[in-house]
Amino acid sequence: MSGAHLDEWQRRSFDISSGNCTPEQTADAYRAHILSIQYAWANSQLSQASMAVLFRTYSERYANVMDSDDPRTGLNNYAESALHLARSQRNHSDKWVSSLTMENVLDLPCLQRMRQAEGGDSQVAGGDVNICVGQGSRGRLEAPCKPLGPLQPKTEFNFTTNSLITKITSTEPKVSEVTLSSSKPVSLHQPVFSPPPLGNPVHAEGTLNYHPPTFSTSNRSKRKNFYNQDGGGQAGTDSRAGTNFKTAHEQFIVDQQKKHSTQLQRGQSTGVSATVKKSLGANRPRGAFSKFVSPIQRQEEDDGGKTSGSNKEPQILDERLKNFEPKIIELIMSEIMDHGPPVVWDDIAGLEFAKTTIKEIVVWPMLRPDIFTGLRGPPKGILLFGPPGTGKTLIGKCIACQSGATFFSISASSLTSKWVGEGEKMVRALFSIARCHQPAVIFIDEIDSLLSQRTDGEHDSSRRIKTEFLVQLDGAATAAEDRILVVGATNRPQEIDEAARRRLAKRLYIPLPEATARLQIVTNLMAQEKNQLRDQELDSVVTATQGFSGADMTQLCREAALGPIRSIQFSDITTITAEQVRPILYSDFLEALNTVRPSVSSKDLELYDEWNKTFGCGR
Ligand SMILES: Nc1ncnc2c1ncn2[C@@H]1O[C@H](COP(=O)(O)OP(=O)(O)OP(=O)(O)O)[C@@H](O)[C@H]1O
Ligand SMILES: [Mg+2]
Repeated sequence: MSGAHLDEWQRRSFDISSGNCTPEQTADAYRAHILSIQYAWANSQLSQASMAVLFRTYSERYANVMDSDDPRTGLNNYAESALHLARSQRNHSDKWVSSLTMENVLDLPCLQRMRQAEGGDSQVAGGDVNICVGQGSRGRLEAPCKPLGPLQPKTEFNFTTNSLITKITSTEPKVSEVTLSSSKPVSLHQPVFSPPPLGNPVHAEGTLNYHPPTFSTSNRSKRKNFYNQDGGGQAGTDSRAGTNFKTAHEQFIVDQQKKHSTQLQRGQSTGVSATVKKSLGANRPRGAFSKFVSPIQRQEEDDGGKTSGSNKEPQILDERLKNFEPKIIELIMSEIMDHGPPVVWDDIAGLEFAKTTIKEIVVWPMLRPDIFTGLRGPPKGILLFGPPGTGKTLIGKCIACQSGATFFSISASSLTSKWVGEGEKMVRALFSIARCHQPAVIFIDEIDSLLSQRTDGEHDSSRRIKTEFLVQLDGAATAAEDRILVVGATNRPQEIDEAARRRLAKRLYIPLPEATARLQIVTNLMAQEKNQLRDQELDSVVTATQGFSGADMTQLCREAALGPIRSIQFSDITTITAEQVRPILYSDFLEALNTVRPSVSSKDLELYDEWNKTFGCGR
């Protein structure tokens, strides 16, 4: 060893042997000796053998100091302190002793402030509180109570390991919740909610309930409170008697039972069927347990509605419709029944014979069914045939408005379906509904497409529809008491099946408008517009429109009406007022006549005339 090291070594050895050193100083000196020996050996100042002897010697001496229990010579009290700390650590086998005492709690500044705010007392006297401090593990600890007297106001303490929840009920049912933590600042939440009875085994006024630290009882209490608010009367029946806690499943069952009983009560008081409303599914209850509600009203509901006398339309409830699918009935009711703009007889120019005949057949029998009986009974089918645009559909609309009958306006496309068998059902349903709506008019426009002559090559489904239609027409014709009129319109009368032709007994030719009719059409239309047409000019227009149909006349007037607009400069079109537009002149008609041509050829007219002479009922 070097000289300096040797000196130091000797000094320490002297200190140790002097007997004046404390055990801590002795231990430190021996530790320094050991380090010096290791250092000298590392620097080759000591041999291996010498180092080993010296290291063992001083290590033993150091150990003697460290391990000795004698406080004058040893340091084993360090271990005692360490063991003491270790013993203070809780584990599952230890009994837990809370370091929280009642005094600690009551001395907390926040509690004092709260007490002051509630009652004006700055201190809670020890004798003012009943404290039950439990001594148990894993569960509510109820315990030898230390009577401290009644609290003003009532106080309930719920303690957990990490938090202390204090609920103070004042004379108003208000609860303050204080959460206290040993490591965190105290927080005060106030107010929370009125405390319902928690159902704890011991729940006296001013009772300190100690909850073990391993589960959160505050959440559980709140959950109980939630169910208590609902009245929760089921608690007494289960194993948790005394508490109102329910699992989510139990609560669901209770809710379902309540809902069911409410519906039953409603049904008993008002009649379930009476409250059934037609719904397209938008209002049906949702959810996994709600029954599917078809958007189409079911037949049972229809029947139920009928017996209960609801204000639904009676035709739906008719016994005769019970064999039809509701969707077909709904389709016919909603899509086929016509509600067009009103048309009066005067809107139809000319056609006096046709109008008079239709009034005889349709309107009067509808008004006086008692007179039109027996032989005077009206025909059950009318066929309006003639060139296109002569007013056949217009007559149908007029019948709808003027007859007072229920008007069904259908087209062939309404009765055909891609589903096999649906078309016949539609036809049957149509006539059944019409029977329920008497007096009724079924207007079939373009009837030739529905009742064209049957051929060998045609599709089975269209053939079945025709057959069904003929059967229904026959039934309508033979049932004297039924007031159903079928009105067909076509511009291809020669294509109609002969059986259908026979059933449409009154076949009325609707010809091209004569001069007077054309004049009436122009006059009617020009009356609605600003014009300066003199009578001679009108006559000239009528003469120039020989062979025009009613539709052609309407088109001519439209073109003439655009004349004043076309005369306006393009730059003025955005600024000009309606009053500044000039009136319609004769020149506009002359201009229009250059572009509008008759749509019916004379050859076609010959065919109509011929067919009329053969099958028509006109004069
Ligand atoms: N006699 C008429 N009186 C007044 N306007 C008529 C007359 N005939 C036709 N019109 C006019 O022509 C338009 C077409 O008439 P409508 O649809 O009734 O003809 P249609 O005979 O049914 O033709 P289609 O055979 O092509 O179906 C009507 O909206 C109306 O403006
Ligand atoms: Mg038509």
